[in-house]
Amino acid sequence: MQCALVLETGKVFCGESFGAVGEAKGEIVFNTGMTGYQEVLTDPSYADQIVCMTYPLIGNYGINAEDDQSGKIQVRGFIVKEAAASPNHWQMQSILSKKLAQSGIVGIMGIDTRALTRHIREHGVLKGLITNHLHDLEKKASDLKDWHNTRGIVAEVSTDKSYIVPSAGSCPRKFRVVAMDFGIKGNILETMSQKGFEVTVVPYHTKSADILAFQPDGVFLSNGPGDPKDVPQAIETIKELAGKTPVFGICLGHQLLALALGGDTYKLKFGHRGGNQPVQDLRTGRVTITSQNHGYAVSEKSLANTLLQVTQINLNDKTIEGLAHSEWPLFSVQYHPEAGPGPSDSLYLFDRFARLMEKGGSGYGA
Ligand SMILES: NC(=O)CC[C@H](N)C(=O)O
Repeated sequence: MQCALVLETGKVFCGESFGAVGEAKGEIVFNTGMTGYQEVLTDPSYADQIVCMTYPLIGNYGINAEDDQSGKIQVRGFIVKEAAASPNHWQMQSILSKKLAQSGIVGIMGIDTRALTRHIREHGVLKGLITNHLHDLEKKASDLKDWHNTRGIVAEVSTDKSYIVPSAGSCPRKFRVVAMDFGIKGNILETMSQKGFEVTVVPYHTKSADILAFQPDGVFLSNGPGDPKDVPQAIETIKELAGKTPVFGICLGHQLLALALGGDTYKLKFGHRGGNQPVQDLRTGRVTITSQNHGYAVSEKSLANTLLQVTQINLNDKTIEGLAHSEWPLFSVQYHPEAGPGPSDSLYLFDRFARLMEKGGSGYGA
């Protein structure tokens, strides 16, 4: 069935429906990963966004039982150039179009995803609509300009109740971590469990006193969707926790930590999403290739009057990728060291968190 992607700039891309048939509205973002579409679809950081994959063939190894990052598909819509017609893999349990259809997620295929990406790079992130109703497209485009997504998205993806992820198998339980869930990815929990952490996952609105009552060895701040400034309650909580317990933040958690400690965040023109972002550690000079998925970043200028130090930067655009406190045991990264999808060069950061929980000291020295 014919389908269109309408952008707020008035640009229209015509293609074909795949997945569910219907309408989907959201912020259009692009991901440059060649694989990892199942992880992207189920990563809560993408909740409410429409994701365009720039790699031209998507779906070629189907859907399996291993790669989900949460209990459901989180994206609002999905855009591909070509959805593989005959996927095949030994672990395959379903195929992409079927999975999208069953989950009610609208997709469009057959459009020039590279032209779309260039358009986004030129204009910045855009609001868009996928639709089968091919009339009044101009009006649909102008309506998009006035549309604002006002949902409290972190509240929707965070857990309602606390739960425990035990430390894995043969690992002796070494550290007790409380993870504030802003939309935590499965691979983060899996990685922490493998490292021997027992993780208590708590809702995003849990009070600092209740978190400290668990007597954790450390607190983890998770990734999550949307603008970090939309979760003021969590910023206050983190302010209260800072200095009292070791803290490690990833992505949204990193942004919230910066806001809590006096820094500021801003929206990037079109974000970083993919598995090949080069990050340099300023202390060692070492470069790692990282998995990323974010539309906001911490402003370097805003850190001048804080005790936060920049530890890592992105070599493409020099934006901040890592922060640490010069006195307290806390640090954070903007990228996803747990990978899933993407390279696992940065798994060592979970060991750094373990060292901080063991020895204390400043996040900067860890
Ligand atoms: N992966 C994440 O945690 C994303 C953080 C935030 N929502 C951003 O887009 O910048």
